[in-house]
Amino acid sequence: MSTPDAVAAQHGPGRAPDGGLAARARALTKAYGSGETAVIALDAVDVDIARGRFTAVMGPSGSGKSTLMHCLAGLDTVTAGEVWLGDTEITGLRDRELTRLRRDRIGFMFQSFNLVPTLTAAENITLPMAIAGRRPDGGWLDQVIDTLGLRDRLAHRPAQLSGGQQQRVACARALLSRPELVFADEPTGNLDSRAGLEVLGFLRGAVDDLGQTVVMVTHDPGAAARADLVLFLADGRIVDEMARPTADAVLERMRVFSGGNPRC
Ligand SMILES: Nc1ncnc2c1ncn2[C@@H]1O[C@H](COP(=O)(O)OP(=O)(O)OP(=O)(O)O)[C@@H](O)[C@H]1O
Repeated sequence: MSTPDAVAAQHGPGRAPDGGLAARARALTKAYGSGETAVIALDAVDVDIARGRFTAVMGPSGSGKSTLMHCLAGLDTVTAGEVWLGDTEITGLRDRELTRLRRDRIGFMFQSFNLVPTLTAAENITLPMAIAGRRPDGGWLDQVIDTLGLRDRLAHRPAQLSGGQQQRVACARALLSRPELVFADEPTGNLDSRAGLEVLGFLRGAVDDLGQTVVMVTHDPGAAARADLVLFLADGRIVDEMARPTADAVLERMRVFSGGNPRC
């Protein structure tokens, strides 16, 4: 029988053994600046994001996690290589096509929630679909709101909500259009541990119960341990992966890649 590590060894870190991919990148390279001052943030990265799975991306500060997420999500241009969302190659799409693709096919969660302060929770949740001119499925809207425990907070503005509640609103907003992929950049970074656990539980539930695909960038081994697979980045390359992670095992692996200090 093949262990997950043995499977990983066969296909290389970041590369899934079979199909069913929500996104993939090949030889993805991103350089900031040019000439002698150029910074290679991503160095010919190959990565597969399996559909219906929860993937965490970890790595020392400056290893390229956010750049990888931004390039996979079409938020940033690439210097070389290919990025695919499902069957669509997004590298080479024009700005307007990319904007539409992000709006229609991707959900986003950020560390700082990125809610519109003048809108209510309900309006924030439905805003992306309203901009897209699409009506949310009423039953689904209700299910998302109830699952995230937001029913009695819908008329509140962000400033009237706790951090955990604001992130739950952001999570509902990301899930409402049933996107092919949800990208979460440090979604628990601004939350206390209880609220963070709650948000991670909702993301986990979105994958297990709703078949959602989630990619999460995190510094927190405990958060990464809720994922199905952890990808480890160092110096702009995927250097390892871990299936069925535990917080201790992730922390230990991070120590190896961070010269003893997993936070930096
Ligand atoms: N706009 C930019 N201009 C120049 N260099 C950049 C820019 N954005 C990122 N970089 C550089 O690219 C590299 C990767 O940055 P990135 O933000 O992806 O790392 P990260 O792993 O997400 O870091 P952190 O954990 O600190 O958020 C770093 O060396 C960073 O300084």
